[in-house]
Amino acid sequence: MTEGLNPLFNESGISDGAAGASKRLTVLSGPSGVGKSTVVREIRRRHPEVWLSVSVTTRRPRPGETDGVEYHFVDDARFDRLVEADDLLEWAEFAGNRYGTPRGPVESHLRAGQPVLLEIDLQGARQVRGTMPDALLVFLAPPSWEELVRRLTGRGTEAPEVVRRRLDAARVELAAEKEFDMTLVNTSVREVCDDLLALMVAPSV
Ligand SMILES: Nc1ncnc2c1ncn2[C@@H]1O[C@H](COP(=O)(O)OP(=O)(O)OP(=O)(O)O)[C@@H](O)[C@H]1O
Ligand SMILES: Nc1nc2c(ncn2[C@@H]2O[C@H](COP(=O)(O)O)[C@@H](O)[C@H]2O)c(=O)[nH]1
Repeated sequence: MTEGLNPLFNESGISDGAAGASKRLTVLSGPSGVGKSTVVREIRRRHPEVWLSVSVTTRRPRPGETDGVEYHFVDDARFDRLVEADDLLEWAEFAGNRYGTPRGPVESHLRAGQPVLLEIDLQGARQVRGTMPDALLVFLAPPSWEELVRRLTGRGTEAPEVVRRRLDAARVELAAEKEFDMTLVNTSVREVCDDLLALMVAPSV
């Protein structure tokens, strides 16, 4: 839980008072398996007006993932072209695959005044901090290291070697928590969503 939140929205969604502040760009980062996608899914279910960027990745789709929904799945050559054309707001290599945020859609949704959410890794969050200093950077932390391992292995989507790489990256990410504007501990998805929505529409943190 986070202290000092300023919940500005009512039961129907983001409130009148949030109109200006909702133009904010929010970045959600945290170690693999902490629950970022779960939280983002719940945010979108409760507040469809929050626009979630769909990243490009060179990772293979997991069973159940659809091109254009969870990610735009691309090959290395296509990713290279996006980088060369400066079409990515940020990008990074994570556990053997590349991931990036298409620039155009983020900029147009921000211009349209919609709250914009990016779910990206630490390296990407650092790049956004550099290029868009007004963005709100939120770190999602696990209740404990043991629970993080349980969630990542329990998800059952990665081979043991990939889990090991992701846990190596998790150690680095957890050590960088202080670089973020705010930490939310993902004990309860509902409570994290309440807090994150409040942060996304608060005039300042
Ligand atoms: N608060 C929670 N309590 C218990 N389990 C949770 C909680 N939040 C998420 N989980 C579970 O943890 C697992 C990992 O969640 P999720 O896939 O959302 O993580 P992630 O941070 O998006 O991971 P990655 O960065 O690898 O994509 C899932 O099985 C999910 O159901
Ligand atoms: N820097 C970026 N990181 C991203 C982006 N999209 C997702 N991610 C992060 O990658 C890891 C692994 O994701 P997974 O779907 O393979 O489990 C995770 O931390 C994501 O948040 C992006 O566009 N840029």
